[in-house]
Amino acid sequence: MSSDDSVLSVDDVSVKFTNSGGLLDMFGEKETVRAVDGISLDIGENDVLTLIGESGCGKSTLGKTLIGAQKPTSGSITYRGQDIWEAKNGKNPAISFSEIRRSLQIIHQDPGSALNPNQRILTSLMLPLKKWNPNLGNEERKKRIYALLERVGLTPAEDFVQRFPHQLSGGEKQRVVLVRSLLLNPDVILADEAISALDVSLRVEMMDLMLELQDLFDTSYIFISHDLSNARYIAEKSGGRIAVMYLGRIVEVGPIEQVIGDPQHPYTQALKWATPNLYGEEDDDLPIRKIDIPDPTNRPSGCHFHPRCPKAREVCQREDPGQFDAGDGHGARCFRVDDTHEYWDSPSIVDD
Ligand SMILES: Nc1ncnc2c1ncn2[C@@H]1O[C@H](COP(=O)(O)OP(=O)(O)OP(=O)(O)O)[C@@H](O)[C@H]1O
Repeated sequence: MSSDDSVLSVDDVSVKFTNSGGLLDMFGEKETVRAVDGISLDIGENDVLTLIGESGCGKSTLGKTLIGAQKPTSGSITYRGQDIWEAKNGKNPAISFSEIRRSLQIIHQDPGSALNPNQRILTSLMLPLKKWNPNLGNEERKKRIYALLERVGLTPAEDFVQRFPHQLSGGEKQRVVLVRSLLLNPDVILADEAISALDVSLRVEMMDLMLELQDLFDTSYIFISHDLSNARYIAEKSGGRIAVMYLGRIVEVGPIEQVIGDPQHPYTQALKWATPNLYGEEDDDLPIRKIDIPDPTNRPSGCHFHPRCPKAREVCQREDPGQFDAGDGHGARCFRVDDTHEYWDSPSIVDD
């Protein structure tokens, strides 16, 4: 997909955070975390991308960067070909930043924090519609709100709109937040662990609902999840892509059949192994050398996964593998994808 027909496009984007180094502060030392490291990707119309990876690998930072809520340290991010940060700085007359923010919505893990506890649901839903659709009459606004509430199963809507957030369950609040996003007719919704806090029994229902509404509203989704089973469900049902992140980078990306069915990166293989209902083979050996995640302020040389990788060879310590094309939109940052790479002649570094 070229960036011309993309809704969102990031090109070689990095986000660095510089933290106080605690005791090291006395010596003027700061610690830098590269939360997102040189990522390029596109989100198309009606597209679904699921980001997966361990805690701290940079999923949320990448998601926020994609929707213009986090400024990248370097690289560019465009919405329909327009640079988001130029628009924010008022340097792009072609589009306003507020229009971009309306088009790119976010749903968090904790729906309670997104709703004003002192406002009835009706007020919470009317306010954004008033702001973004000032020409719509009050009755028409209410009609749209009621219809959408009923569509997500909050019936009778007349009852729900009169309630305050504390009078709703977690699942009901999450539906209200989804309705509020959809009322703005967004191009992309970032669902950041949006179903993680729900009871397991409600998760599939919520994922189904979001995907059904996607067709109705022609919206794209970026789903963030640390749970590979949920990520697989979304990617399989939507036919979308799955991207596996490790220490700020996308180490494997592609359609679900390839990434989960035939993972090329040893890290994806380890994630799959650690998700019992995805793992059907009889092999009890943990496909990873060390459990601990490396310090993100001091990432390993070469391939960042090499200290944990059971297949690491010397070349992996010194060279950073770029993305290798595994065919059919599937790519992985691992030398092993290339049958002719010097990796195959390089000595193993895995201890017996
Ligand atoms: N505002 C910030 N200031 C400093 N460091 C940050 C900030 N936000 C994130 N980080 C660091 O950047 C890295 C990536 O964090 P991020 O929240 O994007 O990861 P994540 O994969 O979404 O994790 P989780 O699943 O736990 O939410 C982490 O090392 C985190 O500590």
